[in-house]
Amino acid sequence: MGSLENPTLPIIDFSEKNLEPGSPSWFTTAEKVVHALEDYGCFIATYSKFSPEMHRSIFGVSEQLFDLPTDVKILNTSGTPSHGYVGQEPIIPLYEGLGIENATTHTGVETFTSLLWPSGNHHFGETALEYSRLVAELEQEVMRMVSKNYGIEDSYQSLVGATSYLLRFIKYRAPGKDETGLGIVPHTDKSFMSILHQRQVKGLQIQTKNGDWLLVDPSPSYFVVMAGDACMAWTNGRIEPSKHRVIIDEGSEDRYSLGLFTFIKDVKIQVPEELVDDDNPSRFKPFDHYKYIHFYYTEEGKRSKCPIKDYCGI
Ligand SMILES: O=C(O)CCC(=O)C(=O)O
Ligand SMILES: [Fe+2]
Repeated sequence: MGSLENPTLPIIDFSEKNLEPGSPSWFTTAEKVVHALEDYGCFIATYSKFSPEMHRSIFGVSEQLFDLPTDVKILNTSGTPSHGYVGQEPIIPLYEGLGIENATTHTGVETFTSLLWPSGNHHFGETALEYSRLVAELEQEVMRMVSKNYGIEDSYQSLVGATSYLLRFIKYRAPGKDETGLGIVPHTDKSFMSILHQRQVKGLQIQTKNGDWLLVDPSPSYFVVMAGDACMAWTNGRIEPSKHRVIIDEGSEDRYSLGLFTFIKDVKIQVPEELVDDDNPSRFKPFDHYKYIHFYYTEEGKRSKCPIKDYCGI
């Protein structure tokens, strides 16, 4: 248990030729996606629509964002726990993050940008919106593949319009001499789906079902597509989210990463009837995703070994 190995997460090619709807390679890709999610709870997507220029510009604006004074960054608040500014937390002192809610909409990005840069920052807004929309396309393709493969397209249709996107900018400062390199404690995401992207400094580790931790090499074309707790409930437990953590090596540079997280707003998530039969009874009650997030941040939720089961498990 616990040994580090070379990364062996499945790598799945999301180039144009595999994304032609209904083509044989689309179906093959869909099968790989479902296998990877069932076996690992996540996989690496290589996404050809994402250019090296986009990689440079999004991390360029990320640096600009973190360089703002702390009293400006803390203006980024949210009614949902951990969706706004998080920093200087005693258990994860290296970690700092800010979140743009409704990041695929002009309004969402504009609200965030004008709060942090009252005199405007057009380049930031444009870059954040372009990034969010491009990565959201990847997420939607993945979900179409999962729902087609499971025969639960109708259920997915009822969720897709209710999906909201949170873009989180994350920075881990390099650990000092007497500090541990723990960037973020082991956890599963509370999201429906998460897509992570990292700059050159490694640190993201994913736990496999047999307890090994795999290091995900950073690459400008790599996106880690990861199921969250809500996806586990929706798929009646077929897809389990993977536990992951961030550990920064001593002597590293500061590490920058990005997460695009989906959450389902205003409609309840429920197990599709196609995934329920006598051998597979429904394991989760219909639940409100945002109420689940609030539950997770209660004392009971924080103590729980599997909060989604404690919240809405049958
Ligand atoms: O920084 C990373 O690569 C991972 C971040 C993460 O796991 C999270 O924000 O939930
Ligand atoms: Fe995470």
